[in-house]
Amino acid sequence: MTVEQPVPPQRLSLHWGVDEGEVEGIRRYTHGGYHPIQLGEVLSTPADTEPSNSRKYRILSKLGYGAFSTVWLVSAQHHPESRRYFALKVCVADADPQRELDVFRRLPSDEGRHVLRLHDSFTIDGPNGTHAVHVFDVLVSFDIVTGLVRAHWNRRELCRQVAHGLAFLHRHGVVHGDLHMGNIGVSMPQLDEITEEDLIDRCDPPNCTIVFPCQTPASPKSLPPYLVPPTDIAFHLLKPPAALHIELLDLGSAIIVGSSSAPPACTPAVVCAPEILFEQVTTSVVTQAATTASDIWALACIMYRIVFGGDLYHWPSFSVYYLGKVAAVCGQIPPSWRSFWDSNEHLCKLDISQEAADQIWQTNIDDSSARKGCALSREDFVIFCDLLQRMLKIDPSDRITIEEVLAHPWHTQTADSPTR
Ligand SMILES: Nc1ncnc2c1ncn2[C@@H]1O[C@H](COP(=O)(O)OP(=O)(O)OP(=O)(O)O)[C@@H](O)[C@H]1O
Repeated sequence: MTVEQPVPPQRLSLHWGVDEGEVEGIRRYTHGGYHPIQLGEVLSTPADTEPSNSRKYRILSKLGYGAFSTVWLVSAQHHPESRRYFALKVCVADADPQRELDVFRRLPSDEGRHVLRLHDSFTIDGPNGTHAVHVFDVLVSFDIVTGLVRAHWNRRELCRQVAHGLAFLHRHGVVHGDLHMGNIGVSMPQLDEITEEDLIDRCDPPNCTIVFPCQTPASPKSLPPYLVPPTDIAFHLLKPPAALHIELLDLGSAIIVGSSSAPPACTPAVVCAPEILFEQVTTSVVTQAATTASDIWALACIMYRIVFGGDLYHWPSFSVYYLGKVAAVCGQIPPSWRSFWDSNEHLCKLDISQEAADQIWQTNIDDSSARKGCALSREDFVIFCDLLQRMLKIDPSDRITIEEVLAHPWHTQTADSPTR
């Protein structure tokens, strides 16, 4: 008789597969990785917490996952009368729990701030190690909300809130480092008006995938019994608030300015500043850290999307073609790029000049102001594009600061009326 050897997680496969991207990979449920979690389970502060200070959170559904965590909708069992719901982020065991906490500790708890608040933090032990757990307000992805609340859409005001969020971070010496549309959320105070039973009733049962490994796992306890897809709780915004409150989330890649241990920048291509893009394209790695200037670049790309409704750069990827498009919009090539540029057969043929860049911006202004039913005037678009051009400088030292962004006429003028 042959005995089957247990298979390590990196080689496990499941009998019933799932759509790539919808749920986290089963292979990350290993030592140092994700913590296996079940719906209905209660996560508590460590046993040695003073009883009067112990906190318990019941897992209700999944909100999302990232490279470093799974994030769950929970109800706080320690003060059930106020029916407080939170987003509970359970980090991979290998994550450095201190970095994100250090960032949050620098931030004062100003009312009305446009950056997610950390309410609680503790650790839990599990089969895959010790995991940092962070407890935040529940936000809905801005991208999802835009479809539901377009009637309440005030582009200038939304840009202002995102910029205020970034200003709050920069003022307290923090670089966001991973600013993109997916890390912008809308707060949902109305969630707390719903009872737990009602909330569960309103959610469709999640389409979970049973974890039935094709091979015998080396460490069965490391695996969850099933994988849960994220629940879309945006439908609770059926009656959207008159004014949206935007908050920046995911400070997992944030850096304290001047820190000697800043990790390499990890922003997605669509919002990646040219200095980082150039390093990635020419060397296939990024060694430099994100900066306040690279945050400004990302903010400009986000504001472009909010105002124009599409991305500044289409089909972005870390390639010479994208590098060419970035330089074309800026109208410049930094001297340090010159030898690479001239030796590349695609790049050396491009028309990179201020005149060509001005033409791109002019076309944007003409096309947008010609659109029917737009609450913004041609003059508004001219002012907005002037701001973007000051933020989208190819040389990071030429980009304006966040305080200058907020002082620009685009932000100091009164808000536009909502569009339909
Ligand atoms: N406060 C929140 N409210 C609702 N959903 C959230 C919240 N925080 C995170 N999420 C969801 O969980 C996902 C992962 O969260 P986050 O980006 O913080 O994790 P991460 O592991 O640091 O990921 P990344 O790979 O982006 O660095 C988010 O994309 C979002 O869908």
